[in-house]
Amino acid sequence: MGALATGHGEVVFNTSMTGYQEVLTDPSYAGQLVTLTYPLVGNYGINPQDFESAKIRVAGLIVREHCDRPSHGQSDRTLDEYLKAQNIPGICGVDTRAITRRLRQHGVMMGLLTTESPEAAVAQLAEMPRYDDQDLVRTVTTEAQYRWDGEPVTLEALPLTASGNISRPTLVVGSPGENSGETQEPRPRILVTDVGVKYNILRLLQERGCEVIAMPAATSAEDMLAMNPSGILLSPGPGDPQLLDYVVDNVRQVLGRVPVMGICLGHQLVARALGGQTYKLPFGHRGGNHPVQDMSSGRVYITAQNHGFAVDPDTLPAGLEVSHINLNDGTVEGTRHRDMPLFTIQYHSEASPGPRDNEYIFDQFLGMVKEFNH
Ligand SMILES: NC(=O)CC[C@H](N)C(=O)O
Repeated sequence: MGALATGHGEVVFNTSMTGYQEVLTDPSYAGQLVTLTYPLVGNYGINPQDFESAKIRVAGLIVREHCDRPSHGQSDRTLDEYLKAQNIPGICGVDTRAITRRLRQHGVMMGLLTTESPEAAVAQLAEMPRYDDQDLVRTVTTEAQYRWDGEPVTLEALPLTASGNISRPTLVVGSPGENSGETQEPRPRILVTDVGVKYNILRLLQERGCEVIAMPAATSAEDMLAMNPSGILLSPGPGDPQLLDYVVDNVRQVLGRVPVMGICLGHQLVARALGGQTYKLPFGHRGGNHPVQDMSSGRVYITAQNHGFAVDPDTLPAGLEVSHINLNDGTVEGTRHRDMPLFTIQYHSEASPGPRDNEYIFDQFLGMVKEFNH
């Protein structure tokens, strides 16, 4: 299955039962070889709707059984064809549950998918860069800012206001037969700092009436503020947040000045920006059924997750409080700031793949945006 290429990366496992297309294209999996524990993969093929970014991001895919005759009305190619077309290696016919048990016992480790001998592979692996030493955000972030209109649309220069800030579009609505329209409030402009964004975050914001603009990871705080944003969403993304000071420094400067929500890597970047620390989990959380408790209501949500690092609650600065915890291992799953318009979640409210129960988090963010801008 997949291309006869060499795949090198950190071997991780995901326990979702569906959603391999979203997993393959999720930029947070850059630099990783992903093992799926569900035993049959590829049975509904690949379709044009479910991409989470422009291309496959995993370094390789490991499955128990690949289905090469998919059955789904929207499928236009097989998983094998999709991997081959993008020169991404895969392997099938291996015991993925045994691999998973090994990773759970020893922690995630580097691996190589190769056609070479095991001895040659081990030698090659020793020479290759380690996952934790690479800035993978640089490999997935957008080169130029773009507006999301159901797909990425290159952003021409936006009009400036007298203050030198970029003006927001105003929606003018008229009734049929009338010449004059009634001017409504401007749409909220949400900047999404793309450290590895998934399209579903952009889709869900657009569906909620926002003007959505994705920005390169290294965009300065000054340039972000000059865009006159109603709110800033810090996206998920790959790799160790300790390597991202060039993003963290800019995040620090926008906090408190604009409403901010952080998802996953975005959550970790906020903690670091305020002086908190992150650490590596032994084998991470990757799947669609992680129970998370909202500390304020006591309610438990089933969440989609994909992360290998976590925020250390003992290092959180005054003002930033733990709002959610993971009921499997007690790790931090969300924070909220006491004084600033700021909250973060470690799990994926955008799902894709996974349960959609947590989309309400986007409504909470937009509620905070509305309140702040009034
Ligand atoms: N999906 C993400 O944003 C992952 C965040 C970070 N790279 C981690 O593994 O913890």
